[in-house]
Amino acid sequence: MHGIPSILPLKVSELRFAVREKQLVRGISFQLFDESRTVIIGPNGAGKSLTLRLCHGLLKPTGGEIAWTGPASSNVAKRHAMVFQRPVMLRRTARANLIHALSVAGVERSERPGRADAALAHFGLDELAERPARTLSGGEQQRLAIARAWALKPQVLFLDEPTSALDPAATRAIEQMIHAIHAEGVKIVMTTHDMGQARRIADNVLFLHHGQLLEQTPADRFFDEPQTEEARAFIKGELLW
Ligand SMILES: Nc1ncnc2c1ncn2[C@@H]1O[C@H](COP(=O)(O)OP(=O)(O)OP(=O)(O)O)[C@@H](O)[C@H]1O
Repeated sequence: MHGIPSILPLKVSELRFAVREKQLVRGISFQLFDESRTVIIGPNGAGKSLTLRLCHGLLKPTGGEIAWTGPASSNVAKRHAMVFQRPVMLRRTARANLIHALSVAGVERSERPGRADAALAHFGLDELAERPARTLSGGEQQRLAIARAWALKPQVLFLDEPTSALDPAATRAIEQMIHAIHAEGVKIVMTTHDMGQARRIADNVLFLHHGQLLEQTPADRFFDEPQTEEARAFIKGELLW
């Protein structure tokens, strides 16, 4: 989003999320400044998805603060989009799913078809346009979900384990899309528990364990010189939850 006023930095302070007294996110603080790719990693149940959902505004924190503090921070809701582990598609064509998302986002009716077609073309999905979205393969649906998010022109794209249900070929296609979107200047914030994927994508890493942020560091440093026992064990594949 070169040249467009930014909603970043995102400042997360002492973020907490509890359900029935159970502390699931325990006072996490971090800041996202720029368009580098931030990967949130950690074992199952670490709080990765919850952290992403809190930042995207799908959940309300039970404590702490999430503040978008950039010059364009007055209308942030339309500037960040999210892709989920399992895409939700309506019972209509791929193209109609894109048009619907644009409608929900408040895009003018006259602009929707052109923006939907541009998104399909941008990612080489034209041939899927008239297929019922729910009959597409898991990999095709996820590519469509990313194209749908891209069509909203976000400055920040949250992706929650976008390839965890996919085979290696589909995973590669999704990673290529993520690289392409990042190359256009979109900030990527993604969760994964796949270390190989984290190494391929991350510029910087947030490492979570049991709802706490144990490390926040450039990716090279995280993989070469992890600072905590937990991160060392996780990198070796020995820390499972
Ligand atoms: N609404 C909820 N009510 C109760 N517990 C919840 C709720 N949502 C999440 N949790 C619990 O909070 C913990 C963190 O969940 P979260 O989905 O953020 O983990 P994660 O790090 O993304 O794990 P995974 O890699 O398995 O997806 C888990 O133990 C989960 O069961």
